[in-house]
Amino acid sequence: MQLNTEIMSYLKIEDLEIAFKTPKGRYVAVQNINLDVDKGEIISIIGHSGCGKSTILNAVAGMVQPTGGSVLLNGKKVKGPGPDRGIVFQNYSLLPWLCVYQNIYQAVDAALKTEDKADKHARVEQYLKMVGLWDHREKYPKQISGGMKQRVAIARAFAIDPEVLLLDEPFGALDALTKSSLHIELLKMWNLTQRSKTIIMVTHDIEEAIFLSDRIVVMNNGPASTIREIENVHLPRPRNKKETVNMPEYKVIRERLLNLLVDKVVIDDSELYKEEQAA
Ligand SMILES: Nc1ncnc2c1ncn2[C@@H]1O[C@H](COP(=O)(O)OP(=O)(O)OP(=O)(O)O)[C@@H](O)[C@H]1O
Repeated sequence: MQLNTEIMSYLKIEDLEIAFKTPKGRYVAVQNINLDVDKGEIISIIGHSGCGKSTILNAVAGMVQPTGGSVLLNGKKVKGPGPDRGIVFQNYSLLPWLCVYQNIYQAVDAALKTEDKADKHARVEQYLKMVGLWDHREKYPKQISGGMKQRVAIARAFAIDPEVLLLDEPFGALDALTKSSLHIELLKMWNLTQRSKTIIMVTHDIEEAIFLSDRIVVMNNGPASTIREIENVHLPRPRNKKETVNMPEYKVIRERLLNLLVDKVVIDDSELYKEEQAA
């Protein structure tokens, strides 16, 4: 008897192609995307605007159907959205007519199979306290800041207990300090679940990608974008921002990503000075 020695990936993106019908014809956004993700891994997808980062995330979410290849979760083909995958967008997506508490409770109530209301309330309380918003639970989205809204959105995503969390530029609209504290809160929640939640995050922020991730997927520019490179981040966990950013490996990865992503024109204005001096 021949044994099947191939170990099944937890999340497998295989030969993924996504093309859109446009008035100008078929537009291939991404193609030839292959990625195996382990349970509990944190993966960032990084690349220039329009390279297809959100398209890949949406395919994992089941909101966009592949035109080629497939996405498999636990060996099953992803055919549409499901409670096993939670999504957080940049624009918070809170329901404006519900207070902070209700925004989370409603999602928990809809997602969890149990009828145990006390358990659901306990879950909401636990996550609200974890993101420091328990005292603000009766406020409505318009009464809280952008950072607080995003805290609610992330707490809500964890509270519904999905296996995979898909984050589409979740911190993109926040200032650097708020961003940093949310990074820590995200890692706290991930730790609380014994690092069992798989997180895939789209970001433009190189530092954020290194600090949070186990691996960083760097995309080529579109159309028909492919994966350019995958960087492994072997920085020790738990991570402390001050210590991590001073580690030699952090600096090496940062340099590598900068070389891959940042055009010399964008970071070097020396030519301009030469032109000025010559004039
Ligand atoms: N529904 C759609 N119909 C047609 N084209 C689309 C559609 N969705 C995305 N695209 C195109 O596919 C390409 C990839 O888009 P996507 O939003 O995935 O890029 P991105 O890397 O996430 O960009 P950004 O960093 O700017 O958010 C873009 O050229 C975009 O215009």
